[in-house]
Amino acid sequence: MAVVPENLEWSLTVPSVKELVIQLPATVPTRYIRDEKDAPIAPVSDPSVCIPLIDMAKLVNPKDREMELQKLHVACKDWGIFQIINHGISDEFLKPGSLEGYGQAFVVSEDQKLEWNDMIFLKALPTENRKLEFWPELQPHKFRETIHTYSENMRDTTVSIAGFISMMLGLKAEELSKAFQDGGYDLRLNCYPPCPESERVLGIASHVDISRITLLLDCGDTPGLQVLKDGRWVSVKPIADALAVDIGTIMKIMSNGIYQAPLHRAVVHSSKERLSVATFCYPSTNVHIGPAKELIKPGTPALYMTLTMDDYIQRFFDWKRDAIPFIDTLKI
Ligand SMILES: O=C(O)CCC(=O)C(=O)O
Ligand SMILES: [Fe+2]
Repeated sequence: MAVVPENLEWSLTVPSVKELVIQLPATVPTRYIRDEKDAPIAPVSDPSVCIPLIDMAKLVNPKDREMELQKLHVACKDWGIFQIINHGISDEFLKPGSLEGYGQAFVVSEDQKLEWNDMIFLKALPTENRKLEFWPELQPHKFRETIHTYSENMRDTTVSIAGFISMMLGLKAEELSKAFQDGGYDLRLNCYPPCPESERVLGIASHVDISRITLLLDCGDTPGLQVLKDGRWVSVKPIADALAVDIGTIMKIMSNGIYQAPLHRAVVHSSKERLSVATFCYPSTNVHIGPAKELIKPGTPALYMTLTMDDYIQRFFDWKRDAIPFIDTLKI
C-alpha cells in the first residue's frame, strides 16, 4: 500500500520530468495538466505592468539614495517583488553551472497535480546545516565550491537589502542586518524542461514563499516567473546580471502587513529549458517571528501572532494547502 504523507513535511515520490521529456511525448500525462480558469496574463507591451527595478549602486550613493529608498519602499508595499542591479556579485557567481535536478516537494496525494519541474533543494547556510550527502560530489564539476560561494554572496546581498528595508520601515537597521547575517539560507535549484503542452502545465503552481526574503536568479534569458498584481499575471523579464527579490510571508508579518508577499508562479516553454535558483532566507531557529514592536502603536495593532521559528515551520507543514492562505492562519 502506498504511504500517504501526513503533512507537507513529507512528499510522495514522483517521476522525473526530464526523463519524461527524453521520450519526446506529443502530449503530457493528465497529472500535469491544469485547464482550470486562472487570472489573465498582462500584455508585456503594457509598461504599467513592469516589475520595479532597484539600483543598489544608487542606494549607497548619498546623492541618489533618498529617491531610490523611496522606490524600494513603494516596490515592497505595492508589489512585494522587484529586480536589483549593481548588487556587486560577480558575474561568475551568477552562473551556477549546469544544474541537474530531481524530485518535487509537497506531493501529498496520488492524484494531486504535479509541477513541470525537477528540482534539488539544499540547505546551504549556516554551513553546519548542510547535509552533504544530498550534494553532488564530483559532477557537476566544482558544484560544492560554487554553491558555497554562491550562497555566501546571496547572504551578503540579502543583508544589505534587509538594512535598506529596515530603514524604510523605521526599524533598527543593525539588528535586522545581524538577524539576516545569522539566518538560514536554503537553495532550490529549479529545472523546467521544455513541454509539448506548455500552456496547460505549470513549472511551479501559484504560491507565496514562506521565507523572510527570497532572491531569484534566472540562469538565462528565457522568461518564466510571473507575479500576480491587481488580478493579472505579470511576467518578469530576465535582465542580465539582475536578481529578483521577493518578499516572503515572514517579512510581511514583520512589517505588520505593510509589505506584500506576492503570489507568484513559473510557466514553462515549449522548446526551451529554463533553470532558476531560488535562495530562501529564514531567521535562525531561536528567533521569534511576529510584527516588529516599533510598528505596533495605538491605532495600529498587531495583525499577526508572534511565534517561534519552529512553531511557524510546523504550522506550515500542517497547513492544508487548499484551505485558506497560510498567512491567514497566523492572523490575530
Ligand atoms: O523559477 C522561478 O522563477 C520561480 C521559483 C520560485 O518561485 C520558487 O522556487 O519558490
Ligand atoms: Fe517562490
